[in-house]
Amino acid sequence: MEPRTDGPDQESATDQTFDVIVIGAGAVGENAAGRAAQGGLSVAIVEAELVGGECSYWACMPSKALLRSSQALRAARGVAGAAGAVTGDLDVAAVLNRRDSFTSGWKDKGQVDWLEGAGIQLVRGQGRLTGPKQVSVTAADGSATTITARHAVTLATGSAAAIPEVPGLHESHPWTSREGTSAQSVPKSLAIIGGGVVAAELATAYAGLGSRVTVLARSGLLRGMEPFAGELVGEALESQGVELRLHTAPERVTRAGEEVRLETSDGETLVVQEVLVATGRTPRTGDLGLETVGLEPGSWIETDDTMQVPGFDWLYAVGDVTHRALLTHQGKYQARAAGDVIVARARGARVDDAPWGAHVATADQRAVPQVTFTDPEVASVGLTAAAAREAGYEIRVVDYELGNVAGAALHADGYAGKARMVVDEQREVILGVTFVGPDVSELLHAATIAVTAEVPLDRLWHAVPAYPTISEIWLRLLESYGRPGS
Ligand SMILES: Cc1cc2nc3c(=O)[nH]c(=O)nc-3n(C[C@H](O)[C@H](O)[C@H](O)COP(=O)(O)OP(=O)(O)OC[C@H]3O[C@@H](n4cnc5c(N)ncnc54)[C@H](O)[C@@H]3O)c2cc1C
Ligand SMILES: NC(=O)c1ccc[n+]([C@@H]2O[C@H](COP(=O)([O-])OP(=O)(O)OC[C@H]3O[C@@H](n4cnc5c(N)ncnc54)[C@H](O)[C@@H]3O)[C@@H](O)[C@H]2O)c1
Repeated sequence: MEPRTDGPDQESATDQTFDVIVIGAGAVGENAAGRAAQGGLSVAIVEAELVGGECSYWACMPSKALLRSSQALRAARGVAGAAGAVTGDLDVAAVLNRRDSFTSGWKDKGQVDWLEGAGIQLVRGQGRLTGPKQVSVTAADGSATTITARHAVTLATGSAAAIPEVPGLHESHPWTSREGTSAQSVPKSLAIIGGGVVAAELATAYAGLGSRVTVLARSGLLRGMEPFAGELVGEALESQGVELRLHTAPERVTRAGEEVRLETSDGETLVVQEVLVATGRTPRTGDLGLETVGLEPGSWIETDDTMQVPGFDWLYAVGDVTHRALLTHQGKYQARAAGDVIVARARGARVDDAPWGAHVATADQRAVPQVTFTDPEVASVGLTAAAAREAGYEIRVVDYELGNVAGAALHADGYAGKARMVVDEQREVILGVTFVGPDVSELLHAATIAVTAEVPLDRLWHAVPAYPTISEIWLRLLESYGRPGS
């Protein structure tokens, strides 16, 4: 069937039909809508809060803005000649102002303008499926609209902070990443529950802003990454004044006035001004009408690699809500695949769903890049050594101290860091790379290309890193591995 290109059908004042309906206008939903609109389909996007979603207002952007100024200050203090020129302390008010500018003061006009420019119809309100291809939207004033999709409904409703069942925690009104990224003042003391990426980044941010931070992590830091990542970040956090209580969990939490008391599993009591929960995410599917199409409310949405929900020819899901990789860039990558495949299927065109095809998100399984913006940063892509072994690969692990690279030594006095390359011994290609060190984030894309393209190691020897850059780590890793065929 040819897709409609002439906009929505006006069936009544409120009820309209579109080729595609996207529920959730976070970064991922916007991309899914954008690709479908570029393909000539009429598209409506439903948003209950701010167009731009978590990443723009309460996650990636504000957290990175809170981190950047103290990172720049530490960097200047780490180079003789520059260090002496740093005579003052961090200007906390200016940091918070700069953060506010990155969230546009929590106003979404810029993103709404983008939707308009892209020809996408915004429908504000809570979207709920009411049956196949049908979505009811309840606006803030309680009025309801029903919209219908000709071809596809794409769920892009994201995730919210999960609050663990600790006695008294809920009643103590803990901060989540939302308050942690949007606070207008810095608490004197902050306890962070969790040892993952949010905990590590926000501990770095608030320690930099002058808060006395304690991290309570029931296991080590940054589990799931190469073990040295958590170790190096943990050492750095301690040197930045953070108290780390690993293998410790809160057992009871009480708020009394300006104080929060946490009784912990090691028998201690911690008293702080605020407590922040960073214990993972829960899908925003509890109030999405999933039961009307036979799916379980409150569950993550499973998809195939074209982002289609198994058993449905019209239902897709992208981004955090799929639990494939809870990262903005990876969700947007899924959205490009989903938007394009919806257009292809609507046109009856060929669907390219073989691994690494145009209409699949193959990299979700093989090459997910992630940067943890602690100081030092952790930049990783692909499999860790443990994950590669578990997947049955015969591997060789090559480690190298980043501080021994000339470019790194020039970059900061006493530069310390580590790199690891995980090689598939049978094919002599790289399965995974991890860098931990100051400013390693910009090294990551080269690794992502090497892993995604499965560049043979003997060809990588011809990719010569410029001297003296930190990228010479690539040459050192290859030399440590040995030249294939020589
Ligand atoms: C503190 C923090 C820092 C992070 N930093 C990074 C980072 O640096 N880099 C990175 O890649 N990732 C980062 N992430 C992860 C990133 O924020 C998410 O992966 C990303 O926001 C997911 O995008 P999404 O569009 O799938 O969901 P969301 O951004 O959550 O958007 C979903 C949208 O759907 C709307 N919605 C939900 N239900 C409905 C409904 N029923 N009807 C209508 N609208 C609805 C919501 O209001 C929201 O706007 C961070 C996360 C956190 C918590
Ligand atoms: N820079 C980035 O790319 C970035 C930054 C922040 C968040 N994110 C994404 O957001 C997602 C969520 O981050 P997160 O740190 O909240 O989750 P996470 O899954 O990374 O870490 C959760 C932590 O909470 C702990 N935990 C879980 N349940 C607990 C409980 N009941 N009691 C005590 N501890 C408990 C876990 O042991 C773990 O240490 C991540 O998957 C990440 O991909 C990315």
